[in-house]
Amino acid sequence: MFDGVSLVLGRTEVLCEVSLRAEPGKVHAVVGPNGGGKSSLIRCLLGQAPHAGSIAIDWPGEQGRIGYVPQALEFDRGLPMTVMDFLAALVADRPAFLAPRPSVKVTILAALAEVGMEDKAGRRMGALSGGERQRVMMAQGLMPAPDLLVLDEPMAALDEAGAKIFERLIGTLKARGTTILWVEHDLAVVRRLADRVTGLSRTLLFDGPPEAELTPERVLALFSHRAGGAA
Ligand SMILES: Nc1ncnc2c1ncn2[C@@H]1O[C@H](COP(=O)(O)OP(=O)(O)OP(=O)(O)O)[C@@H](O)[C@H]1O
Repeated sequence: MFDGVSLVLGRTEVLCEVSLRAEPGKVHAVVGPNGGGKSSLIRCLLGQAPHAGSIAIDWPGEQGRIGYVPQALEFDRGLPMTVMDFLAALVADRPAFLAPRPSVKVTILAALAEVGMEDKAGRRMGALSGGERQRVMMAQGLMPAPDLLVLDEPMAALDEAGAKIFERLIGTLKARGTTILWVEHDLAVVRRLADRVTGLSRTLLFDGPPEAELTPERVLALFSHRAGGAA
């Protein structure tokens, strides 16, 4: 998927010749120190960064759908928009001042149910906790059902219940054949859920099955790297 991808922003070489392949239907985690270029790699995939090298997606049939869940999003606490309004604005095919079609509402409620938020559809976005907001962002990534789901630290603000829901959701999506590219800091969760893991710190550090790649020495190196600051 990524072949020799490099990215320079200002004077910083953020990515240098990064190549990796996310296999269809698998969970592929990307780990590494803060500032290692994980989010930047995703921005390249989404066409939001001026990278060199190539990024290609081989869809098995017609072009598939990409879902994207960004790193925690900040909101104006006074935003007079409910969770339903917010999600409807993202998926609706008519102006926001009209109420969402019943079918759109059903889709939104189903996505909210997948993240354990079905009872919060009428809550104002500004009144949600950080973890609840994160769950709403996860729900938007599921609408419409994605073939490739790109997750940028989706668990950062989640409590234990939220983390359990997330883990279950990953299992459900995998069973549906969704390919998942997932930036994550929690290596224990990566070990549990990922089929493959790539270590990234400007360049590729390692790439393979978590049980083989996330050795105690590697984990220690990753953490001390992080403690030492950006790559
Ligand atoms: N617009 C920009 N201009 C210059 N440098 C940038 C820009 N955006 C990001 N960077 C730099 O690129 C590097 C990689 O950032 P990126 O956000 O991709 O890292 P990350 O691995 O996702 O980090 P984290 O784990 O902290 O989320 C950092 O050193 C950052 O300062």
